[in-house]
This record gives sequence, structure tokens and C-alpha cells, in this order.
Amino acid sequence: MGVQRLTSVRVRTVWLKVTMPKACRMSLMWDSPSLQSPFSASSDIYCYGELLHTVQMSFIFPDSKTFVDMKMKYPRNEIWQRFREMMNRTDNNPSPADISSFVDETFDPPGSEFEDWDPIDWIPYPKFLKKIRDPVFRGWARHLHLFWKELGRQMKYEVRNNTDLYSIIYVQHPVIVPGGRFREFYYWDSYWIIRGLLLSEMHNTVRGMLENFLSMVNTYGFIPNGGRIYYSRRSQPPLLIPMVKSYMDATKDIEFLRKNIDTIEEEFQYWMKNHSVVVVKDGKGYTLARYSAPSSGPRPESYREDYESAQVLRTEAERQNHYTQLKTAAESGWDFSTRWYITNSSHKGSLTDTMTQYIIPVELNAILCWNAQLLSEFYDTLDMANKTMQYRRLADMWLEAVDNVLWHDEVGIWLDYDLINGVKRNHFYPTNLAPLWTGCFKRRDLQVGKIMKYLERSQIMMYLGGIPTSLEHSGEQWDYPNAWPPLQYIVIMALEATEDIWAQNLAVEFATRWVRSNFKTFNESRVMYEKYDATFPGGHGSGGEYVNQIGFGWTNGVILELLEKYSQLLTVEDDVFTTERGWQHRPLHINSASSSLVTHVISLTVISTALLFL
Ligand SMILES: OC[C@H]1O[C@H](O[C@H]2O[C@H](CO)[C@@H](O)[C@H](O)[C@H]2O)[C@H](O)[C@@H](O)[C@@H]1O
Repeated sequence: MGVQRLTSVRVRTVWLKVTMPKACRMSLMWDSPSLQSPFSASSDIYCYGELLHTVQMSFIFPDSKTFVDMKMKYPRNEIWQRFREMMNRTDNNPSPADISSFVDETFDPPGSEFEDWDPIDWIPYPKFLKKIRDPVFRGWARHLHLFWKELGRQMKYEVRNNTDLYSIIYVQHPVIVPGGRFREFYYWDSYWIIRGLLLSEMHNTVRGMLENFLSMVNTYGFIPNGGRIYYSRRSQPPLLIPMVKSYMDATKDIEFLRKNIDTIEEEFQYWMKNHSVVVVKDGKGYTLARYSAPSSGPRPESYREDYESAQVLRTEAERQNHYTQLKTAAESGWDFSTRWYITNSSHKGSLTDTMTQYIIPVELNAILCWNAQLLSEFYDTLDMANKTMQYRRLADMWLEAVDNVLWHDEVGIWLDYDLINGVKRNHFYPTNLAPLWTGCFKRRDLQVGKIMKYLERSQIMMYLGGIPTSLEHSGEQWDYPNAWPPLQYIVIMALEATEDIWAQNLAVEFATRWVRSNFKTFNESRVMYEKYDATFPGGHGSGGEYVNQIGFGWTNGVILELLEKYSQLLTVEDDVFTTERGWQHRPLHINSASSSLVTHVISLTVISTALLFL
């Protein structure tokens, strides 16, 4: 992480304790060693520098990620020598054709690091398939189960001995990747992938993926955003501990836990040390966390996009801050979104208003509270009483902070918090429900009626293709009208966790819409998308800086889990059985807060089903 500096910054009601890597204090210099990735000596090819700038700004590839995923044909020094020759030959003004020839001569295409891999633990008919009542959905689930083989990647042995020729971070075990342009592992995607793999009984593959993550924590102290050296200065939502919990629930592999508990704890501590801030409310300080990825320069994999976006800013300091805010948004998994814009009230906002570091996000804190609870549970399993108590106290403390700072009684939901202005951010995001999903709430105080009313006021039941990411249409991919698999999952599991029958009925309704919408697209095109369109069933997502990807790891994982969880309820079409399910199937005890929403749900379900089959 380089040299660390501890600063305290007073921002309105908030004290920020920020640990900054040295890199963030440096201005961008071509040969800055402070930008060196801890993962490889080839950072000056893949992460920063004149060569990267020249190639990425030439726009020879429609997708900026293409270049940084290519393999070097020669050692780094020789690549630089050839680059210098090209620059001299062209008087430091190469044409796109010159740059294109240079890249062709010196780099192999993306994907050169992998070889075919047939997972040894793949079996034709895992048990969960039999549970799925609808035969069409069962066939679809079997297809998705088969598709793990397509998304599996194993690195060639030669990568291990020549890591400097690649941007890929070498890992020992094969991984399941999201798909499309995402050819490497992604941290938070892996949570939903792993849960799907566990249903597919691919325990060996899951253990390998976990061991890869653990080896990264052992060597570098944290898990990067994804498996490339250009992702090595930021992480993603910390779901390692919940992944381990999912694996433990499926396998009861206590030896795995015993062997790795120190490393698991280390990853949690990384988040505590590098992402926590103290928020003062009513004279009391609460420790909470925010995303934070300070380092210089544009994201290498979206270099041109970031560089151009920063040009409207006047000073180099402002540009560097903008890059940090963009990288921090990428660390959140929400790249990009109006969720991270902080503006004055007269201005709706644009990408340069991204201020991710200055927002306390609900789901990050809900996840960290969950991590502490799970760590306590893990230590209890291992009979380590002191640590069990230590993490139980920390989980309680975090819960207290989430409850006092992020829960708003008058709104009836948890909300992100703006550190600059010291105010709540009263906008609808699916992540507002995350504390329910992770169990970071006080059951005795739970006000389900208020939460249901909040959902009703947000009018998210209007959207027949899924729950929208936000209610703002910005053209960014983590905004309206896109609907993302992990966000559907969070809301569905959140509603289930209330133990309230009406909320659970709503969960079934959301699951039905989502599964049917994904299936409609699949049935028409045989593909699974990275994201969908909330406004109509079967619509696929758009916006952002790259085209919608297919594959797709977390989409498939979420669908498999929903098909398994609601195996007796979900059907391709409404039929006699379907009308017996859900709200009519479960005992009715209407409370006034939720009854009108459920009436709304029932009538919209009839409309949505009709539309789906038009
Ligand atoms: O290249 C642009 C960005 O792509 C990634 O983000 C998106 O895909 C990831 C993989 O599915 C997903 O985890 C993330 O939530 C998506 O927004 C990458 O993670 C970003 O760092 C990158 O800048």
C-alpha cells in the first residue's frame, strides 16, 4: 500500500480519519514509482505512463479495456525500446495506424493467458434441479448449470513464471468469471457466482476461488476489484466473509475455516483501517465506513473516458481528485451513478460531481456489520471465546451506528449520508434495504409497515422488468432504468428477512417478475445479460461506458438461487397452481401499512403477466 499518512479532516459534523497511500499525494508523472502495482513490475505498461497514454488516447480500440488485457510479446524493456523507436520515427506524433502497428507487433490479443478447463467437480444433475417444479424452468436451470463450464478460466502454467508479461494477476486455482469483456475474476460478482456454484455442488471450484482470494490477502493485504494489476489500487464490496459462510453452510468444512481464519480476519481489518470514518451525531461519534480508492491518474481500463471527463476541470488537483472519485465509485461496484453526485441544489449533476468518498453508503455498512457478526460466529465455531466476544461487540457497535445515523424514522428506511453537507440523501436505491438482507437491524424495533409504505411511495412496483437501480435517468449504467441482478437479490432477501407475510409476498412477486423477465430474454435470444431494463419484461440494460455484456456470472447465480428458493412457487406462466401460491397460499394477517401495497401488487401482477406473453 506504499507509505501511509493519517489525516483528520473536519467536514461539517464529521471527522474523517483518512489513511492515504503516498500515490494519492503525487501528481501524475510518467515514471512515477508510486503508481507501481504491488502485483507486477509492468505497471508502467498497464497502469500509467506515456505508452499507456499514447495507446489509450489513440482510440484504436472501441473498448479501452482491450489494450490493457493484452499480453506483452517481449520483455518490458524491449517493448519500451520499440515504443521509443516508433515515437522517434514519427516525431513524437504517431498516427493511429502507427500505434496500431506498434501494438500488433508487440502485444498478443486479450485472452492469451487462459487454456481450456473442464471442472472436475461438475456433475450432470445436481440435486437442486429435481426440486424445481416447473419443467421449463428446470430445463433452463440445467442450461445455466452447464454454462459454468463456459465461464470457467484456468491460467496457463507459463503465466506463473512470466507474470510480468501479463496484466492478469496470477492465481493458482481456476475461476468462474462474469463473461464478455470481464475475462478475470471480480470480487463482489463472486459472491453470487459462488452461491450458484454451491447449488451446482461444485465445492472444489468454490474452495479454489476462496483460496485464490485468501492468497491475495496473504500477499497484498486485501482483495482487488478484479484479477488485473490495473485493479490493484481498489477493492470492491467486502463479501469474502459471506462467501466463506456460504461455503461453510454447504460443506461444514471446519478445517478450511481453522486454517484460514487469520487471513479472513486480516481482510476485515483492511476495511476497518482504510475505510472507516467517524460521524458525529447529536454530540456522539459513530464509526462507519465509506468506499475510498485514492490514487493518481485515470483508470487504466477506461483511460480515455476518465481523461476526457477530467478536461472540464481547471486544476491538476481537481483532475486528480476526480480520478479518485471515479475509482472510488468503481470500488463500490456502482460505476457510475447519480447516487454518488453531490451538487448544489440548482444543478442536477454530471459525472464530474461524483464524490463517492464523501458518502456513507448503506450497503457497505450493512455488509461490514454482517462481516463482524459472521467473524464472531466463526470464532465461536472454533471455540475462541475472546475473539467471539470482540467481534460480537464490534457487530453491536456497527449496528448501533447504522441504526442511529442511517435509519430515518420519518422516511421509514435507511439512507446514505452526505459527509460534506452533513445530511441524509433521501433517494430511492435498492441498497436502502440492505440492513435487512445482512441482518444489521434490531428485530424488536423493526418497523416493517414503515418500510412497506416507503416502497409504496417510491412506486417501484410500477416497473415490470425489475427493480430500478435509482429513479434518476442519467445515462450512467447504475441508474434508472437499469435493473441489476445483485440489487434484485438484496431487495428480495431483505423482504424475506422481515418475517412479515406481506413483505415476503412482495419478495415472491419481485422474484417472479425478475425470473420471468430474464427467462423471456433467454427464450428469445439464448443469452443472459449483465443487466436488464426495469421498465418492461425482457428488456436488457444499456448506458455507461461499454455495451451490455453477456454470460453472465452473477445473473446466472441469482437466477439459480431464486429458482431453488422458490422452486415450488415460480412458474413460467400463471396457472391454477400459481394462483394458489404467494399471498393466497400463506396465512393472511393484513396490517394497515402493507395491505394497500399488496393490493397494488396483485393487480400489477395480472398486468405484468399479460404483457410478458404478448
Ligand atoms: O471497465 C469499466 C468498469 O468495469 C467493471 O465494472 C462493472 O463490471 C463488474 C464485473 O461484472 C462489476 O463488478 C461492476 O459492478 C460493474 O460496474 C469494473 O469492476 C470497474 O472497476 C471498471 O472500471
